[in-house]
Amino acid sequence: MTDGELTAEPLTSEMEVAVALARTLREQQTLLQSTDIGVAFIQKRAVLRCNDRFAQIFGYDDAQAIVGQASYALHPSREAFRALGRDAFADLAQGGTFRSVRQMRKSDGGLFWASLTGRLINPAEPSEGSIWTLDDVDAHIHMRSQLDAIQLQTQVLLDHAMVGVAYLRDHTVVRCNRHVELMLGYDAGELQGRSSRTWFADDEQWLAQRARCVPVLAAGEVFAAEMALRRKDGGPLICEVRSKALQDGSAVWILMDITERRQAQEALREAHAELERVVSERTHALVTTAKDLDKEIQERKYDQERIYRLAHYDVLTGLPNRTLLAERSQQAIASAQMQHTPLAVLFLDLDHFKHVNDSLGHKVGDNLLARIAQRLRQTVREYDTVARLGGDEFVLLLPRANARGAQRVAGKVAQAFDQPFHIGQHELTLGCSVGVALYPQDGRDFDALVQSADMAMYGAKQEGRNTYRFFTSQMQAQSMRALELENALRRALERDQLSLHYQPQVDATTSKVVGVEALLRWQHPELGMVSPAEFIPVAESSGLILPIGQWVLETAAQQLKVWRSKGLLHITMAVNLSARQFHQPQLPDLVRDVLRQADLPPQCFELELTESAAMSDVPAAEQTLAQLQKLGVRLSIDDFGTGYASLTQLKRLPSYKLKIDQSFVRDLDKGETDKAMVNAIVRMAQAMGLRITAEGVETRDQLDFLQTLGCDEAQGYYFSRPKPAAEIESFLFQRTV
Ligand SMILES: Nc1nc2c(ncn2[C@@H]2O[C@@H]3COP(=O)(O)O[C@H]4[C@@H](O)[C@H](n5cnc6c(=O)[nH]c(N)nc65)O[C@@H]4COP(=O)(O)O[C@H]3[C@H]2O)c(=O)[nH]1
Repeated sequence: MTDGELTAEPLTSEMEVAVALARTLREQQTLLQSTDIGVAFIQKRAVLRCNDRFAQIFGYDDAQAIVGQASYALHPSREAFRALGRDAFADLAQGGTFRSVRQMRKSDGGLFWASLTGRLINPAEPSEGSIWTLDDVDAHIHMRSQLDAIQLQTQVLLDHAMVGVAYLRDHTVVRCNRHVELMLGYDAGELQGRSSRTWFADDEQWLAQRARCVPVLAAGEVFAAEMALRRKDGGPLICEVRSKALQDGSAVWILMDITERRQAQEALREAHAELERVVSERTHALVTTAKDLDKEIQERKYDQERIYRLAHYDVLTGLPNRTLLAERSQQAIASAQMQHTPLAVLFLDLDHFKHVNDSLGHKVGDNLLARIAQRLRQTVREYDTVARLGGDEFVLLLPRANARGAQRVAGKVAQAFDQPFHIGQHELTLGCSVGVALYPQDGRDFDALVQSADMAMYGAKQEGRNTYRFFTSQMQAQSMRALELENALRRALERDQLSLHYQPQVDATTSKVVGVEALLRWQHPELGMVSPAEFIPVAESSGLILPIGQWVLETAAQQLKVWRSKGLLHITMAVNLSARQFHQPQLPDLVRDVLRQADLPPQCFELELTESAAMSDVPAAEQTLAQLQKLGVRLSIDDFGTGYASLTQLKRLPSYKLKIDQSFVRDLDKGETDKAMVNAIVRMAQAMGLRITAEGVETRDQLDFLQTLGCDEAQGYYFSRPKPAAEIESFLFQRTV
């Protein structure tokens, strides 16, 4: 502003100049006071003039209180003041406006965030001073940093969310969380850049889903559907899917695996809605006013609570899940340690729960789990935790409980299962096996305690179920031994430590050899000869049974080929199948290939499956056995009498032979009960048109009795122990028809 602009006419006298000056100052003062932001004239590093607002921002009553103050006093430090000068110099010297947000100091010494704008009055003459406008943006900045922190927390929660979140552009995955990869069976980062086509079984399904969702997304709406997808390994996956187009042209997809939890759809749908909102909110433009920020913060806090619930509680039962259990256990352990109080962990597994699911369906199974959760909760005290680990496994965390307390709770749990559960029209009675571990002797941290309680539960199962067991060092030793065996077994195949022995199976009347059973042997350099009864369960639980089982099939088939080439054309080869092998969808293909490679007629090959493996999932067993039967391979049910096969179930399985378990044969001499049992099994098999073999025949008397019953075949030490191929060969040649 220049003097010429202040008055319309030139000033002629000193008086007139003074009047004009006073008027200009008044106008200027009015202007300054009428604005809501702070304005100050700074000259020679001191406040020359300012409005009241400027003074109030710094905590003074009015402008008079601050005029004359050195301007560095308004800054947090002299260094901060010098830094501002350095930063502003370039802009100001060129006649420009300098803008910045930085901290300033109030009269009481407190710091606050201010938005500053500065300009020189005369860039050619900096000594004439500068004008600064200033606004207090402290609340705004704090809310913004709060929002940033919450967004960061939301990101972390999202990464650990129990739903899959993926961003797609042009049907290609741009980004996704780990959950999506785990759900679809991919390694970390493997999905990035892949087309969504890979999630579907074929082009047709993919194109059909695209045709459904593209118009919805194009209209800016949320697309929600249930989709049948395909995992990388080809397995089916049913997902609840929600998607929404984003402003940048991509679309966010939220996927939740509902394959197993279809019945909990209501709760899951709610969860989708919450998470979808959280995700879409991440893409919103940042709201800029303090009021909106405040609202946004409240909403995010609410979302966080919902996500927290999802991440820490089991949807089906409402009980804490493993994550929350781990957190509570850590707290309980810390307080037990500090206060020298005891602590007990009970691991609970339902007995034969699978039967409920298999026979009555998942809906009944899930209702039952929810009811069991309720009863367990009523069994314990307020500050105890009842958590569901998944499946039919529950954990009870009992702070301050010693062995007596744990025993009492285990008793109460057993009582809780005494009464039947009424689900719809079904009345269900089932038991549970409980393992107890105590802090600190059985484990000093959460994982160790749960592991010990789990081992103890396993002990309870082995001792006939529906009971409880305390963890013992012997269990620890057993599990160490299992671990040792598993490690050694991993290398057994490649180090040629496995071999097959063969035991003859003879016609019970003529004692002629009709077949052999292949029995696996493991000779380890340090562990010595390990019994299959010990290492087969380890191979089962570790999955090693699959390559080992394949090796057994191939080796036995090749051996039979050799014997056939030497003239032993009428013997069959029986091979044991473990439950895990049997539930492999590829089993029929594998058997077909093995037969083809050894050039064997299928009817000379017999697969033995234990009764319990066959009965563990009858509908699946029915299918696999039907496929194997179609190949022409014979199937026998091994260890018959030890499982729980019902006649109806047995009738459904296309088997050829039953093998009476050796425990019945062993006790034949001892009493009438086992004789009656064997008699009943033989009659039943005859009525069903099945052949029958008695295992474990060791004496002439046993054989005589079996002959009188009309048993078809026998096997046991009475005829021969299992021996290597070279040693058994002469026996086979002597005794074959
Ligand atoms: N006391 C007595 N025992 C007799 C007599 N005759 C045979 N045995 C033993 O009884 C077991 C019969 O096999 P299994 O019931 O299929 O029971 C087998 C089978 O379930 C499993 N197994 C063995 N080889 C394999 C295999 O290649 N694959 C799978 N999945 N399991 C196998 O290990 C179990 C134990 O095998 P082994 O120790 O070889 O024990 C064999 C055999 O040596 C007898 O007269 N008296």
